[in-house]
Amino acid sequence: MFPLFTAIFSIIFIYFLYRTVIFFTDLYRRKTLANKLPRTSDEHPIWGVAPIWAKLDTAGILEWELKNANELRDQGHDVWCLNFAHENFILPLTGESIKPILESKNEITKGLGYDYITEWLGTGLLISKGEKWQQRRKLITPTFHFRHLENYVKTFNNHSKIFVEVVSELNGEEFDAVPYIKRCALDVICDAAMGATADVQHNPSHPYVMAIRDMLWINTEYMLKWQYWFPPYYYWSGMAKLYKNCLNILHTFTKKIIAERKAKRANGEKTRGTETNFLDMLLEHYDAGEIDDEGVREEVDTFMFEGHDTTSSGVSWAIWCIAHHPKVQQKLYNEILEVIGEDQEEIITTEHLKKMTYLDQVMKEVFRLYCPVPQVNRRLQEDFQSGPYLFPKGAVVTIAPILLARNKKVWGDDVLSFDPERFSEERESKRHPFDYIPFSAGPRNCIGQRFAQLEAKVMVCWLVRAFDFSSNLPFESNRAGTEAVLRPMSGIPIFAKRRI
Ligand code: HEM
Repeated sequence: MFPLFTAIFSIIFIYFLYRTVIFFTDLYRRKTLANKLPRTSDEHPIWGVAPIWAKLDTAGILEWELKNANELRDQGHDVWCLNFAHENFILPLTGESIKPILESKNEITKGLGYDYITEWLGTGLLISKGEKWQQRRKLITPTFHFRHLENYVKTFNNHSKIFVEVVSELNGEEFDAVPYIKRCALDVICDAAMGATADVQHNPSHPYVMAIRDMLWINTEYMLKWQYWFPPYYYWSGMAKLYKNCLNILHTFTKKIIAERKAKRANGEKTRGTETNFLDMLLEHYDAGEIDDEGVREEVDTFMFEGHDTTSSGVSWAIWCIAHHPKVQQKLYNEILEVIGEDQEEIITTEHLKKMTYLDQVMKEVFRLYCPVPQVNRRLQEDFQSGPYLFPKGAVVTIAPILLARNKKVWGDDVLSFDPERFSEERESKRHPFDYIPFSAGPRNCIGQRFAQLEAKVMVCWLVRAFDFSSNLPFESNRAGTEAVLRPMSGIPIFAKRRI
């Protein structure tokens, strides 16, 4: 008995020793190679930037990053490596230096920050890797085909109309537009992704909305506050319980809708034409045996998550910019009158939007200055040669659209001012295409890009057509926090005065 126990113990011990040696050898190699890349001088030798970040809020971290990125570029660097405890983050700082990683077909594995949402979203399109990702991307891409987008535009109109009605009831009083915009975007994505309406604009305390709100809050708290990474604190604080509760509500809701939809389809009731939604298209693949039950559930949850918080951030910042730039607001309103006409209830179509070149410039400039997804990342599976630099295997490459969009060398000294003229045809053609990547680029770019652009434009059109926006808070005083999406730290406090 005793020798057997000793043998088992020895094997376990040798295995852990072996893993530890591998871990530290890899860490040493990665750190040595990473330290050859340009760095800033204020890092702690062991903890890197962790002590600096610990003192900042999410807006402070972004401001710190932007300042350092501009300084490094002034010193002639186009890549920056920063250490955070045992992790190495590599940030390409220019369109040219970010191109290789974005175009890579092999380095598409997501890095930090996704583990926590995996239990909710499963390994759907956002998180999956390798063959699974390729298969899903191929399967889902056609669901964003132009002819389906036409149908989605009707959905955008329906919910934007309700949005206008809800905001009209505030009678021009000051309000924070963020929760209103979120609720509208949530109704849109519920409808588009599942063909179900939660009608949260009229029902703000719907359990699904509350659960999504709490889930996003928990996610940000977990990422920013290290104490939650220690299981005893996580459980003791009540966070684990709240998380499980949210997860249960979210999964129960989507599973119920999927089951109802399947039952209807089994009875021969299939939606076609104008009513097509994402779930129905997925269920066609389910019927063909190309995706299973769990696959359908994880993709619906992925689209619910990716499809509303991002657009809400974009539209929120759009209203912020418009409220502070009366000339832009007037020019936009004139374009709406010219292209769509004076009828406040006229449905906005893709044909209208194609003609609205100024709206296009305005939204592009909003997504530049306030990239709704400020940064995403990849964990390198192999050493990666990027121009003259060697990025070591195991490092995290941070793709930060916001750092590129606020590069003074590209956008000028007035990089922080809001100027839609930057996107006039003539000025746009002079820039590197990767200097402006709010939807990322390359094989793992945003699959919902056109959906999001159309949705944001339809919402903004309905709003500007109905209201004259203004704000008492100065434009620059609203700091942007870099969380899963770019958050206005002061909300969007505005007045919406009915035009008619
Ligand atoms: C203004 C709104 C949006 C912005 C700025 C945005 C931005 C992005 C970015 C930067 C990525 C790349 C993530 C990465 O590389 O890790 C991404 C991925 C993704 N986005 Fe969006 N997004 C928006 C709206 C949407 C919408 C409305 C949907 C769905 C209807 C959507 C679905 C997705 C999905 C599923 C992915 C993962 C794609 C993949 O990995 O293959 N996004 N988005």
